[in-house]
Amino acid sequence: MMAIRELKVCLLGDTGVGKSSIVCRFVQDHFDHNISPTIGASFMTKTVPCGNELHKFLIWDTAGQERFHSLAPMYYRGSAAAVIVYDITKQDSFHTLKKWVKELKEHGPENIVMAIAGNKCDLSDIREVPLKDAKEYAESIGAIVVETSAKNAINIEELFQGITPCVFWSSPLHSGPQKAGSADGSARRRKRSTLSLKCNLRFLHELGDFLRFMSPDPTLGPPRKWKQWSNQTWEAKHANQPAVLLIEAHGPLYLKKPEPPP
Ligand SMILES: Nc1nc2c(ncn2[C@@H]2O[C@H](COP(=O)(O)OP(=O)(O)OP(=O)(O)O)[C@@H](O)[C@H]2O)c(=O)[nH]1
Repeated sequence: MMAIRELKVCLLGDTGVGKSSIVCRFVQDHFDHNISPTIGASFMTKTVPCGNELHKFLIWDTAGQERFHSLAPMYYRGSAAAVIVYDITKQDSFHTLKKWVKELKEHGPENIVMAIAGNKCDLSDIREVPLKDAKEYAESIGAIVVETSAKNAINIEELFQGITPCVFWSSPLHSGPQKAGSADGSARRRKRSTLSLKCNLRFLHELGDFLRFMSPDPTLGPPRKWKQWSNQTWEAKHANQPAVLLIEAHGPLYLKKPEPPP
């Protein structure tokens, strides 16, 4: 039986930017031109195989209309990741996105992972937001950014896959050699549940930035050196810390927490 990990993610953004359409494309591979505005919020799940595990996304799609704004904290508070969406053809929606980022930073979970989606990239001939602006902004807040089209199914899978390397999974993987009840096993299991991450090779180059989120020590910067051990395994060492990352393609990624000073 494959082990399942769960990830709670919420979608935020102005009304009409395409949040529900993105979720609908991801979960049902469907696009509806006449989709209705969300009332309150809606919930969907999708489970995707990844290596020898299953990743279950628990997705809260919030309503973008101003009258529902006060409900949003109920959804982002329990989330490990937030996908904040703007419409590349509407500059206003990019301003709204920045307000969401500010709100998340002030009131959201401390380590929430943020991903920015510039939706409706099928309409790039009438774009108002240059990709460069979005990239610069994303970099300034340490978020992933990708342009998507729910309509033409562009970068939707990639958007969700992009979140997974930098999230601490809310449900640890309970498989493998450790036996429940054994002192050694439970200690190791605890370690895994707080420190193990998934790695998707496509985003490997961005991992340096993600380390700032993941690291138990905020002074840790991106790793100084990457060393490739095999086609599938990399090691990253920090300049001044004993933190070591081991990354396996489509396999688990572990961040060894530096030992506390004696
Ligand atoms: N051209 C194009 N239209 C899209 C795309 N995604 C969504 N739309 C359209 O944009 C409109 C709004 O989409 P929704 O998914 O309801 O937007 P939303 O952000 O969930 O809106 P609220 O529920 O009010 O917050 C609909 O008419 C969609 O068909 C896209 O990628 N390309």
